[in-house]
Amino acid sequence: MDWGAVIVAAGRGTRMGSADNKPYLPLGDRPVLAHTLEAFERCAAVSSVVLVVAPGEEGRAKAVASEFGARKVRAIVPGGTERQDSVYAGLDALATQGVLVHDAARPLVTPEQIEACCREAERHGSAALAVPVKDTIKIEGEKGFMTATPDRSALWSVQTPQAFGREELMRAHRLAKEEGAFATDDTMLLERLGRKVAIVPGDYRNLKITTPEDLPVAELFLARRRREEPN
Ligand SMILES: Nc1ccn([C@@H]2O[C@H](COP(=O)(O)OP(=O)(O)OP(=O)(O)O)[C@@H](O)[C@H]2O)c(=O)n1
Ligand SMILES: C[C@](O)(CO)[C@H](O)COP(=O)(O)O
Repeated sequence: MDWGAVIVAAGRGTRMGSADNKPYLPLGDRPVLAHTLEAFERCAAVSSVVLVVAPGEEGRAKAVASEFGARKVRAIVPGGTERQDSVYAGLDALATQGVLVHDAARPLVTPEQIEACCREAERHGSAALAVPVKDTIKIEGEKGFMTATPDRSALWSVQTPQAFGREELMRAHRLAKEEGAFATDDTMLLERLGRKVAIVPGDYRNLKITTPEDLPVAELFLARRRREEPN
């Protein structure tokens, strides 16, 4: 199957609270976005990338892609208000049979993890990286009170990339739009269609840079990786 990727970078970074938008914050020697693009560049399974950016940031994103040799970037398109809108805008600009959706804010993803998602989606229809939940999770069944505890052995924290057949994901997005359904990730949209998404065991280091304390942690993981794999 031919694989393309939609990398969404059109968020506002509200929880980060930084002056600059997350994809352009420095991580090691380059912007967050450059690391994310490099992982897809180095993954042989992926032929093309569509980058979805905040309206007005197209030129900036193009400069990062060009400076760091992201040759697979075929289009840079403006995103929407919600992540879901941004993903849909990216899907529309992609022509491959298979599509990977990835957060630009997960710069530590590896080419091997991307490849594993493609292979599992080829076997099962769709697949996503996920890690077992480490904490005991509580349900706030009543305002201010914990009332239930889901069985942790069945809980996974989903990450990106998430891999799908493009037509099926488009259909799930269109249906969600028609029905006014909101999803924080794309597997939720497939679940609405009654589809099962294969779990690809991931790595806690594939963190999403969300709040300020995530950046120094990512710096540490990156520095270790550079020491262990100098090239
Ligand atoms: N309208 C949106 C919202 C999010 N994203 C992207 O989706 C990924 C995951 O979102 P998140 O980490 O929540 O980023 P932000 O929306 O930027 O952060 P916040 O929710 O704190 O504002 C990020 O790469 C972000 O750029 C997007 O492309 N379009
Ligand atoms: C898709 C995602 O990264 C899965 O963990 C996440 O749901 C998106 O992040 P958000 O912070 O909910 O927008």
